Amino acid sequence: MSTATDAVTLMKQQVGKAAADRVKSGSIVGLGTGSTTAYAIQYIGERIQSGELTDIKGIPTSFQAEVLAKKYGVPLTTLDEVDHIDVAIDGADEVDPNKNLIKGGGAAHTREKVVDSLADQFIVVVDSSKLVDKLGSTFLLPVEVLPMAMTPVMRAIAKLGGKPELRMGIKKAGPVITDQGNFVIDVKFDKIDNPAELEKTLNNLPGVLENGLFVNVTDVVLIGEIKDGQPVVREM
Ligand SMILES: O=C[C@H](O)[C@H](O)[C@H](O)COP(=O)(O)O
Repeated sequence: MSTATDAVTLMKQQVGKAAADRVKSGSIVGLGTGSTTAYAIQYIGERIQSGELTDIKGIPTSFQAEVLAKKYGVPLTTLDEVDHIDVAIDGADEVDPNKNLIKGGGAAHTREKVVDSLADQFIVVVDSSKLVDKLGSTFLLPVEVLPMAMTPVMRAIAKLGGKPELRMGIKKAGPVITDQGNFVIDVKFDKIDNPAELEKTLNNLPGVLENGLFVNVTDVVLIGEIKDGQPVVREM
């Protein structure tokens, strides 16, 4: 293994594959967003193409997931067509010891929360760098907001003790636009003591669509690590 980047890629691949291996034929599968889940979607597709996995229906959590599912041959459906989701696989930006999460590094947390919360089993796939003692330690909390409500929402967040900043595009002038056509405000909180309460408080601000706190939603966390130079996966 030559660089730290290679190690992270290996961990993501391993953990994505481990999650894909848990999908059973006949399942309706929530397809998450991000660089780690991308490997899970790829491996689900490979299992379908090899004939090992049959009768799979995927529900994408973003435009990115939809594109990847099509690329790797995972059939898609919508929430209008199904009455349940068997399993959802998704990444996270932070995971605390209670399996609560911060998500939304890719601005997809609003649709992710809909799909992941509906799943009978929600499997989170991360590399070990995502584990924290307390949410908010390393990552800003994403909040999706209607563009016309940006300023009052930022003021209200500041009153709650957060430091809000509008997420700007990379290789795109101006703010990031979500799949729903909204903005994302990233908020620095000095450690989040009560994620359940903060999740509700933020979502109660008029103009907020959804924030990236996922509380009591996760069933299983699969963690990719490097042990003795080799990628391994452990379960939390
Ligand atoms: O909006 C994006 C999602 O919540 C991702 O699942 C999260 O940011 C983790 O992405 P990655 O696996 O690329 O670190």
